[in-house]
Amino acid sequence: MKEKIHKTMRDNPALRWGVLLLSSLVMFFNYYFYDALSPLKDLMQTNLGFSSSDYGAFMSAYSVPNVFLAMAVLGGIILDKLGIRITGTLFVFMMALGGVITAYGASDMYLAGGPGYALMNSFLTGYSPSLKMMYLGFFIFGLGAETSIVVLSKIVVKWFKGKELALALGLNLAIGRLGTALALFLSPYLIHPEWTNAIWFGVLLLWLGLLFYIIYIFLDLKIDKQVKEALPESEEDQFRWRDLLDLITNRTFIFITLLCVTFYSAVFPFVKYAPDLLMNKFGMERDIAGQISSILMFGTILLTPLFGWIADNKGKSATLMYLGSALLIISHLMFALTTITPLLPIFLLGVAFSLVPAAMWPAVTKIVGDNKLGTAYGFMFSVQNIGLWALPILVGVVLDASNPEFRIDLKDQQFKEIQHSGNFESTLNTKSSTFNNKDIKFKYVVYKDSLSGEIVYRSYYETKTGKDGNYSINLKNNEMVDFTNFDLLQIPEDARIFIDRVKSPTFGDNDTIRLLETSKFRLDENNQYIANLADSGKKPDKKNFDAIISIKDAEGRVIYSESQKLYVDKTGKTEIKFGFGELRSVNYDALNFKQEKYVAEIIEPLDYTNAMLMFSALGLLGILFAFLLKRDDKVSGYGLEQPNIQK
Ligand SMILES: C[C@H](NC(=O)[C@@H](N)CCCCN)C(=O)O
Repeated sequence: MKEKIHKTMRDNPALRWGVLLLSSLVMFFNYYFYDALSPLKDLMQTNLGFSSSDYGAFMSAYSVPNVFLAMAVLGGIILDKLGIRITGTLFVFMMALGGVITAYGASDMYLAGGPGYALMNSFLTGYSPSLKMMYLGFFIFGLGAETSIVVLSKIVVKWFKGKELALALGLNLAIGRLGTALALFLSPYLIHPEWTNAIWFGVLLLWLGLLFYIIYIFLDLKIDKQVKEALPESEEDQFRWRDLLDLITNRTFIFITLLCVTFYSAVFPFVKYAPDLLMNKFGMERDIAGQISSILMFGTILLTPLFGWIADNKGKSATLMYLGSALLIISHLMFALTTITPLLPIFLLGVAFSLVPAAMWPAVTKIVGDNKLGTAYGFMFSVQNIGLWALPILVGVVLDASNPEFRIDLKDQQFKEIQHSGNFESTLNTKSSTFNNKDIKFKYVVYKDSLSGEIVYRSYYETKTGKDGNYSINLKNNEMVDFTNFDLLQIPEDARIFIDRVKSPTFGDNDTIRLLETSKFRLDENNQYIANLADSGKKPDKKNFDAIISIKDAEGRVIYSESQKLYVDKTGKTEIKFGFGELRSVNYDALNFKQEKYVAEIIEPLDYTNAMLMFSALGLLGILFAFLLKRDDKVSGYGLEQPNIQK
């Protein structure tokens, strides 16, 4: 008898790939927010008073629900009971809510005593209210995020089973990884004018993710109706406790799970510290450090499918995992013990981070079979989260222990003296010789007072250290100032304002067109000034334009300069609000620290040697488990060295 063929929405390629796009974008936003804060570690240290241990604890909050509530397993069970629509909405909403709470914990409104501040200030007083609020936020984000990955994968399986499933799952993960890459790349550019904008941008993406998920629900409702008519409900993917018992008594599965936890713990937590490591060890600017860190993720997007193809067609999965673990150690040791260009270890890490996942996740199907796959992945995610929870904390603690005095407090008389002379001399805090006889970057941060932690001025210096780590800084010769309170400036009566139109993002002098030069300007109480560009006879051709605004003294010396987007109205008027653009330069001599309560810090670079040695040790454990897995495969006969695709 000929079977009746039921066509469903799954058979429509446009709809199927459209669903993949929706679910992958939610995955992308999830991965984006997970790493959006990684390039901002030092800003959390100076703006919120975080230590490295605080930062590590905050980052590990993501994994707390997944370790202690086993959310990846529990989420799978909830998913089986409540279905994709309710579970997905609930957990994607948690991600978005967690994002808001995290960003709120760093906001000025919260720091000024906004809702929840008093409560967070009333317990565990050794930790700052910001840390506690942000911890709560990242905890709720993590609660939603890991289960969302399970739900999103289930959606892909639902629409692609029997079709292009492996490709779809691979693309889903690749787009997720693109989220991490873009977060590392973009966050450094989003810190102007307010550094927390970089966090709020991630929050915006999470809410967009919720919107996309809600759009998907309509498609899910429709497909469920069609599939119910076409096929009886399948029980095979459901969670069963018996399966879990089978898994944890399977030696090969235990080895692959241990490899998963050690390997991923040496990668994801490393990414959380990578931009900060590059800024400290190699003196890179934040944007370059973000770009180099992102190469790791961009690389995996290209290489994972390649290694996946090798595992599928040529086999050798166990060997690939072994090789990946070896590369991981080499890369981390390079970071720990050499000053070789970071591009090389980052590249090697990218290869390692492509080799192991490409070989590992498909290998699990051989060990546990298709019907236990959901439970197996859920279990592995939960165990993996133990590492993602512990490592950021451990690295933070090791960093603090290896850099006890890297922030040098300057108070009262000492601040006044240094402010007056402009000179600071000291010897590096670190006992290792990593930074001796090298060009090193330092930060100088002035706070309004010792209590509020409000920054009024921050500048960066590069200077050569001596053979014993001694150094001297001339505060007037800064490399860059990235923050100043505009009110600190003493602007002479005869100062003039200049507006130059910027054509090139590199701000080259030759690329600017002078638009306005006036000595008759008066700032209102909000540092706002209205210029009439039409008067100059050089009205810009566009309404919105990038400009450099400078204030110069009568001799033409720049007192203050920033770049910002200006808008010119029909009559040629433009409003300039100082202090809201990207700071370009501030003349040190024009600074006037009027009140008495200022405190300042000279911040030395952090020595990452011990932290990186710890990551290398983890890699060593990884290689041990990869070896045991490879050896065990010969006995258990799962065929991990055989091609995944049987010809
Ligand atoms: C597939 C794997 N993802 C995971 O292991 C997740 N449990 C952790 C994701 C953390 C970022 N949201 C991977 O990305 O290789």
